Amino acid sequence: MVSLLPLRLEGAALVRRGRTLVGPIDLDLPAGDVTAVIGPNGSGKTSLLRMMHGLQPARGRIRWSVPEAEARQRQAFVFQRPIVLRRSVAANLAYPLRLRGVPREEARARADEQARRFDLTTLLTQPAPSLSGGELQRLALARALITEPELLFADEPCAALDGRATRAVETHLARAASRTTLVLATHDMGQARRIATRVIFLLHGRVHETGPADAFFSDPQTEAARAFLRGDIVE
Ligand SMILES: Nc1ncnc2c1ncn2[C@@H]1O[C@H](COP(=O)(O)OP(=O)(O)OP(=O)(O)O)[C@@H](O)[C@H]1O
Repeated sequence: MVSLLPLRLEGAALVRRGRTLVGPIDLDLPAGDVTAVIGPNGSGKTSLLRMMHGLQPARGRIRWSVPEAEARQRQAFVFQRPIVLRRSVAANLAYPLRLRGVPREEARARADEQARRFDLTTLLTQPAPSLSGGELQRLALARALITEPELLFADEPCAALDGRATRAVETHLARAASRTTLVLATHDMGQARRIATRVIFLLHGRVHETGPADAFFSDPQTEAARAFLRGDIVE
């Protein structure tokens, strides 16, 4: 099967009423990385992820290595606030498989297996809306990964979680990264340092600096990146 990646953005931009809010952005996203998209509030992290995933119409070009409709089927998105069906955890896990025509029994068996991987087994029969924030995000991640997407976008998946729940989600993200290219928007620099292999630093809707995570964190090349990592306000 031809890989979905690299994804290529050429002049991708979010424009509203004649104003460019984000972009233009040119970048290549190769397979295999955990890319942390970082930057101050309003710098365009969420918009960039949404443009890449096709949730946000964009100017410019967003090119996949396979036809766009196929590309959509082979990627997934996890939101800061998980959106779940008002049904059981098991039904939520099985849902993406059922949508793809997987027979009920097989979908149920795969949902059970995925629940084991994500420590959700004891919750399988519970209504998903009754879960805690950390459990919900684990469910959202498990559901997003059950179709084995080649690319996963995660937009601030731990922003509303405490330290313990954050670490649990991070562990699952890091595990998933061995099979799935990951693009993670985060304001948590500890998290970016722990799991990213590559960084995209956004400022005012543009890519200000990008490169391997080790190099970025140990020796950022721009004054704005240095200030941002110090925790200073970057304008
Ligand atoms: N659909 C939209 N309509 C109008 N403005 C928008 C829209 N989406 C994003 N913006 C604007 O684009 C800019 C980038 O927003 P975005 O949410 O992508 O930034 P962010 O880096 O994710 O911010 P935060 O860290 O606060 O979540 C902001 O100025 C925001 O107000």
